Amino acid sequence: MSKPENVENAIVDRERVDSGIKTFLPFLRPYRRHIVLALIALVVTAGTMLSLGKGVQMLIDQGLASGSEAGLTHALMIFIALVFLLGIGSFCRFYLVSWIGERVVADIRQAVFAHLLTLSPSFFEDNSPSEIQSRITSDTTLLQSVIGSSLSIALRSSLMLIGGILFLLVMHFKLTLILLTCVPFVIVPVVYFGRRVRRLSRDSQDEVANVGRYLSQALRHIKVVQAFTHEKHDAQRFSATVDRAFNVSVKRIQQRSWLTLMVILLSMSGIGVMLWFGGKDVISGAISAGDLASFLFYSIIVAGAVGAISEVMGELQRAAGAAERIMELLSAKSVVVSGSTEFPSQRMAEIRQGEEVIKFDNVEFRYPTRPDYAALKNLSFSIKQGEMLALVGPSGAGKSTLFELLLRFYDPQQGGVYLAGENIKEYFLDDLRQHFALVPQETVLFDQTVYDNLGYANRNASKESIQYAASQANAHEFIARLDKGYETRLGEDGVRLSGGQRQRVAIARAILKDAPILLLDEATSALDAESENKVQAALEPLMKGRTTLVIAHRLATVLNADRIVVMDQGEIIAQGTHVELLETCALYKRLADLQFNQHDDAQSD
Ligand SMILES: Nc1ncnc2c1ncn2[C@@H]1O[C@H](COP(=O)(O)OP(=O)(O)OP(=O)(O)O)[C@@H](O)[C@H]1O
Repeated sequence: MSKPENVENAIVDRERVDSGIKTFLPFLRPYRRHIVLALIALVVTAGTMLSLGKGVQMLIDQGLASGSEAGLTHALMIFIALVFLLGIGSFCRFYLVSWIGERVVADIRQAVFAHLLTLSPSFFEDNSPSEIQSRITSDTTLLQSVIGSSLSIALRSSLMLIGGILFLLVMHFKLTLILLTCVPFVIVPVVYFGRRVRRLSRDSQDEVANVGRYLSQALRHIKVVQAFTHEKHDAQRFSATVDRAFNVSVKRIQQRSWLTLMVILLSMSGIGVMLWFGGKDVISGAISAGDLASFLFYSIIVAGAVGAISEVMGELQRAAGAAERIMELLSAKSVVVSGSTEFPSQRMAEIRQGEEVIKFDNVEFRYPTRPDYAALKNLSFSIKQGEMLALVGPSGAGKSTLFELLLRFYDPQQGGVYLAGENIKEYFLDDLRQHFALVPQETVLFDQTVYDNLGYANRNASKESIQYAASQANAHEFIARLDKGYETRLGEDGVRLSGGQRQRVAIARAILKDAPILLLDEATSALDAESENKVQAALEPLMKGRTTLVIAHRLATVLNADRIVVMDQGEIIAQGTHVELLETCALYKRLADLQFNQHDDAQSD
């Protein structure tokens, strides 16, 4: 079994995020062979392109100027051969570089998602899921275009630049110097504007993520939007968000446009000056017309290379911004650290009925997003093997929080939670969680088939055992009535099922998980009286012999419990049986009275 890697404090540590594309080197390493081949193709194409200048010179001096037709044919043959080589080299370069771009981005997406799944829930309270989604999709797409094209353009242009300058130097030293004095004038604005583009790119990607976040929230909760007739208001707020993104993009575009303008003006002016000097040399007979033509050819190549580099520099800077945002995700640390001890399943099985199995020892807990409010305090109690313990208390008392600590979604700041005699922090996280079957307050369903949704609890479950679990949870009948039965897709968030039906699916999942400890969070609250009775009947054999914690508001559950723990404002204020608590706990009596009355009212309806 693969164990989650050990992770430590701090959620996102921006300081440690190493900016730039170099952080992605580990993702490139597996494709060294492809990279070497792409580089060879790159060198071949750049070399061929550079040789074309010589071809032009031959064409003019040996073919045209000498008036020899054989010379012309010969020069043209060489030219065509070079063009062929250029074509094939470009084909290989494009294919290989694009392949590497696609592959690396696919790997990055997989790595980021796999890493995110190991982070504790508090990370997602601080970082909105839709913003993360935008990083995984749009930022990686940007990276892909950069790795897949801009980077290759930058490399090719650099080669052309160096090669072109070398050719020029050999051909005509004086003219080359004139050309090269222009280079710093081009480089300075490239660096200056490039930096600004990079900062603005990051802002612009952040704004795009905001647009995505707003959109997904409104569409996910479309019924609430429409029920509160909020459409116009939401549309206006969305427009404001989109406009902010637009404004940031415009600033970025302005910087890039300036960059392009400067580069074209400066490099072309350089060529103009050089042509003037070169033209004078041809007139005086110091160099041939072919020399000047090929010199011009190389100058254009050099200028084109500088232009291309400055163009893609902006892209590379944008990608560095995107890379930073993705790196932040990859380097995010979970606040919950997995232990390194195998869960003692044997010891767990040997714990006899009535012996202590779970213990909360002087626990105090504050949610990371609400550090001044203790959701649980001075909390000490234990649960015995096979016991059915009901947790009762007003809304916000901290009942669900107890479950969250047991599953180690969070760790208490003080005290400890013990399972089978050991602090649960010591166990491997996935080992620990495998020992609990949770029926949460809100059933989460995925846009998959009923089979997939039920099988989520146990990937090895056969179709027969899934159907059996569904019938035990009183869910088989309504599933069979769906248009494709168990093969029906449930829609995003299971929108095709009623609240009660979803809860029964959740119970069937818990049945399938077959874990030794059951955590039921108001498991039957959305059921009508008849379904509830059936589900209760199904739960009973499941709970038999199993340690069960039930967060209960329903009378039936509380009456069946071996013990009831009453909580209020994060503390245990009383425990005992129903009859005992009626005598000793005023809060419990009040809650029970309310339930009795409701129950009576319901019966008399
Ligand atoms: N993720 C969270 N971040 C910050 N505070 C939270 C979070 N979840 C719960 N709380 C707060 O912790 C307290 C206990 O919440 P909890 O959900 O455990 O109560 P509960 O007893 O289960 O209530 P209910 O019966 O309404 O489900 C509440 O005051 C709640 O506002």
